[in-house]
Amino acid sequence: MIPSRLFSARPQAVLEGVGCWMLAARMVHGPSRLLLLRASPRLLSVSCADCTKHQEPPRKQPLSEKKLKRHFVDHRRVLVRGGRGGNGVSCFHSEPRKEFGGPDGGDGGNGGHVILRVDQQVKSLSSVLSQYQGFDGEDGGRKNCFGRNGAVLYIRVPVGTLVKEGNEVLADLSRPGDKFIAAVGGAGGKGNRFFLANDNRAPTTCTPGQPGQERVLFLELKTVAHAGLVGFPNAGKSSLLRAISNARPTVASYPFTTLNPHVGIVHYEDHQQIAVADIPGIIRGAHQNRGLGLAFLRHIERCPFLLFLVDLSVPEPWTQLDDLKYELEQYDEGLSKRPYAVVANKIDLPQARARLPQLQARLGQEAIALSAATGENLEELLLRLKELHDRHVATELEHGRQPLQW
Ligand SMILES: Nc1nc2c(ncn2[C@@H]2O[C@H](COP(=O)(O)OP(=O)(O)OP(=O)(O)O)[C@@H](O)[C@H]2O)c(=O)[nH]1
Ligand SMILES: [Mg+2]
Repeated sequence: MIPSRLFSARPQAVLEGVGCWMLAARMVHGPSRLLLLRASPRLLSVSCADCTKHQEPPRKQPLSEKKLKRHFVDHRRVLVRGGRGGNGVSCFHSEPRKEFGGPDGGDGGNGGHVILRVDQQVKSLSSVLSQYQGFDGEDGGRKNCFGRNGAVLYIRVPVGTLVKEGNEVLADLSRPGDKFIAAVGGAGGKGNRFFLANDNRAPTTCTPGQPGQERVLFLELKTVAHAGLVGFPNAGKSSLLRAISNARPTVASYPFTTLNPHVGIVHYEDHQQIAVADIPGIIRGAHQNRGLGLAFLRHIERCPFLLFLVDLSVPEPWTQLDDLKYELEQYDEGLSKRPYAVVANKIDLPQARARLPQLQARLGQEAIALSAATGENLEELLLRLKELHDRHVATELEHGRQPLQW
C-alpha cells in the first residue's frame, strides 16, 4: 500500500493505472522522494498512458454575482402544518379456541413536528418554500401494534433568522444549530385496547388522530456580522471588503452596485475571525425612501460596531459622516452611537489626499486613511478592527453574555 501522504498534490493522477503505481513505488524508495511529492500531477500523467485518459473532471463553475443576487431572499411567508396523528384501531383478538380474546387495537403514531434549524451553509431564505406539511403518524394495528410516529421535518434556515407570527417575535435563531418548533405534530388516536376497563371488557371505541398545528410564520433574515460597513454609494465599501476578506461583492463605478448584503471574514494570524458586512449605499434622505430606502439597515442592526466609510474623492467629504449618522438614527435610535471607526477611502487619488488634513480637523477625530484599490494602509484598519472586536468581547463577557463568534 502506498502511503497516502505521497499523494499530497492531486491523488487521482497517481492512483489510476498500474504504471503509475510502479513509478510511485520506485520513487518512494529512491533518492528523489521529495521530488515526487512536489511534482505536479500533470508531469506524472505524461509518463503513464492510462493516466492521460483520466484527466481532472471539469470543475463546477461558481455562481456568478448576478445569479447569486437573484438567489438572495431576506424574508419569507411560510405556511407550516404539523403531521397528522395516526388513527387508533378497534379490533379484537381472535385465534382458534379463543374466540373472544379481548380488544387489541393499537394506538396511532404521533404526527411529526416541523422544525426550523439553523444551518451555516444556508446563506439566504431562498431555499425556504412557501408551504410545509409534516409527516403523518401511522395508524395503529391489530395485536396492540402502535403506529410509527411521523418523522420530524427540518427546514434549514440561515444564521440570523427572525421568526414572527403577526407582529409577535417568536424566536431569534442567531446561532448555528438553533432550533424552533414551527408546527407541532398531532397526537395519535387511541385504539380500543386503551378503553378496556373493569366495567367494559369489550370496548369498541377508538379515536382518530389529531390534525397537526397549522400556522403562518414570517421569516426575516438579519445578517449576523461583527462590523457593518456604512457609506454613501460608490464610497468603495465593496472594494474594501474585497481587499480585506475573501468575499467577492461586485465593484463598479455606478451607485447602488450592491443590492444585497455580503459578509466577508477577516482572518488574523492568531486564527481570530471577524465578520464584516457590506450593505447597499445610504444617501441623504434615505429615511424618506430615497435611494434604496433604509430597510436594508436591518442587516447591520446586529453588528456590535460599525465602520463609517467616507469617500475622499468628493468635495466636502466631512459632511458624509453627519449624513450617515443622521440616517442611521432615523432608522433606529442609538444605532449610530455604537462603537465605530471612520475610514477615509481613495487616498491614492491626489485630490483626495489633499483633503485628508481638513477632514481630520473637521471631524475632530482620527480617520483611518487608506486606499481599497491599492491596499495602502489597510493594516491600520485591520488593527483598529481587532481593537473594536476585543473591546466588544470584553464588554459582553463583563455583562455575562456570550460574544458573537463566527
Ligand atoms: N481610486 C480609487 N478608486 C476606488 C477605491 N475604492 C473604490 N474605488 C472605485 O470606486 C467605485 C465604487 O466602488 P465600490 O466598491 O463598488 O463602491 P460601493 O461603496 O460598494 O458602491 P455601492 O455598492 O454602489 O454602494 C469603483 O469604480 C471602484 O473602482 C480606491 O481606494 N481608490
Ligand atoms: Mg458595493
